[in-house]
Amino acid sequence: MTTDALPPLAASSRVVPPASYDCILLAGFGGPEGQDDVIPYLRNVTRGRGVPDERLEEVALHYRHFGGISPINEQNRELKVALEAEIAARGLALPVYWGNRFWAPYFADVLRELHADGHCRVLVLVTTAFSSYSGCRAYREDIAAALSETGLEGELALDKVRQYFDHPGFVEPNIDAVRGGLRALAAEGNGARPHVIFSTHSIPSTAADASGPRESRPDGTPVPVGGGEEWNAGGGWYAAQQRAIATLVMDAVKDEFPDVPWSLVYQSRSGDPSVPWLEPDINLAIEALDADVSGLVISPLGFVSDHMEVAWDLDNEALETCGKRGLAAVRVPTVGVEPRFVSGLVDLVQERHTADGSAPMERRALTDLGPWQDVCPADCCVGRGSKPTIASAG
Ligand SMILES: CC1=C(CCC(=O)O)c2cc3nc(cc4[nH]c(cc5[nH]c(cc1n2)c(C)c5CCC(=O)O)c(CCC(=O)O)c4C)C(CCC(=O)O)=C3C
Ligand SMILES: [Fe+2]
Repeated sequence: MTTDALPPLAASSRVVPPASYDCILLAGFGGPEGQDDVIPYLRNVTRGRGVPDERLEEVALHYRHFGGISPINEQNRELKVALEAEIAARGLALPVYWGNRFWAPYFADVLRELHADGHCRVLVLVTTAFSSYSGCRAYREDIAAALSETGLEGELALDKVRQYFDHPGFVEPNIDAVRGGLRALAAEGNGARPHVIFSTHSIPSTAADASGPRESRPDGTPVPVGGGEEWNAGGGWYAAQQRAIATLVMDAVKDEFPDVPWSLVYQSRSGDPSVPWLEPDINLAIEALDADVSGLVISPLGFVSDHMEVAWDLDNEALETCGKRGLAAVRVPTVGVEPRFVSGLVDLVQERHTADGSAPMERRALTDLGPWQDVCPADCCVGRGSKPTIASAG
């Protein structure tokens, strides 16, 4: 990692001036809604990615256990309704459409629908707080592909709300969730020596290293190479952002729970086992905890709803790992439709949208990594070969 090769971009090149939008596209991951959907869904998710068949069979069982239904679509429908209510309460005229990467309603169908309804300036809101290929660029590529598939390139203009990992609307509910988990351990008599685990999706180490802009922070100041511990501890911006939020959360609960040790761990790894992915795996991390840990709080920090990766990989697998060693554990909720999260998302919309030329809302950020960029550099999060995207600079 070197910053010498590329000049820093000016701050303004990553911040899009406020504009008037005419609708919101809530962009989700998508999930199956019945047993017959499971395999076609998994083929969609893993297309061209070399995820072994055995892994697909294994993941299919997670869905089969719940009738082939992932909770994620229902959660996104609820989020859409909550956003509509908050938008209406603020007197904004912005209908919310919902589309997914990997299951119906697909982006292409939703773009056709919102265009048929007479909309042309779309602000995209992605259901991921952090930066990575899977959490940012993949959405931007898939929406660009849908735009080209529908032939609506000249008809629709699409911008995207920045990643919001350090927005108070995401951070505050996570603080209260961890505080609640620590209180629950104490109430059960397991609070003598608690530990907090923040869990996020493992991604290939190369993808983590490539996450976010290569050459500078979003505000144009250089990446802290050789001095910035949040970058140098590994995992690129992806892990740096999550460590920063975990640190904030633990600082915030210090008044009531001082000196509680914590770790950032990774879950749900897939792909070729010989390729390095971010570690430690949550289950190995639980096994490696000191014997005198009295109770564990598990925060699914990397996710915004209690979807299958939470319901299975945490509530089933990780809690079972805890059970095997007799460790009391509390898995705390994701932000979901928590009112501060919903309101924060609409604040993020209002950083960008001003219907009547009034001043946009302040760009709030609780860490010095943010506020994150509105547009990404062209090579941001590029893995194997770059596809066209929406919301990139230049
Ligand atoms: C960073 C990240 C997020 C967080 C950001 C975000 O939320 O977008 C995320 C979310 C999710 N991942 C999900 C499901 C899956 N992810 C898979 C596979 C993969 N995820 C990856 C990364 C991420 N994934 C990666 C690098 C792969 C390897 C293959 C590839 O590069 O494509 C597979 C394939 C099978 C397997 O697990 O091996 C499935 C089924 C669901 C839906 C859950 C439900 O149905 O409720 C959600 C929200
Ligand atoms: Fe990105």
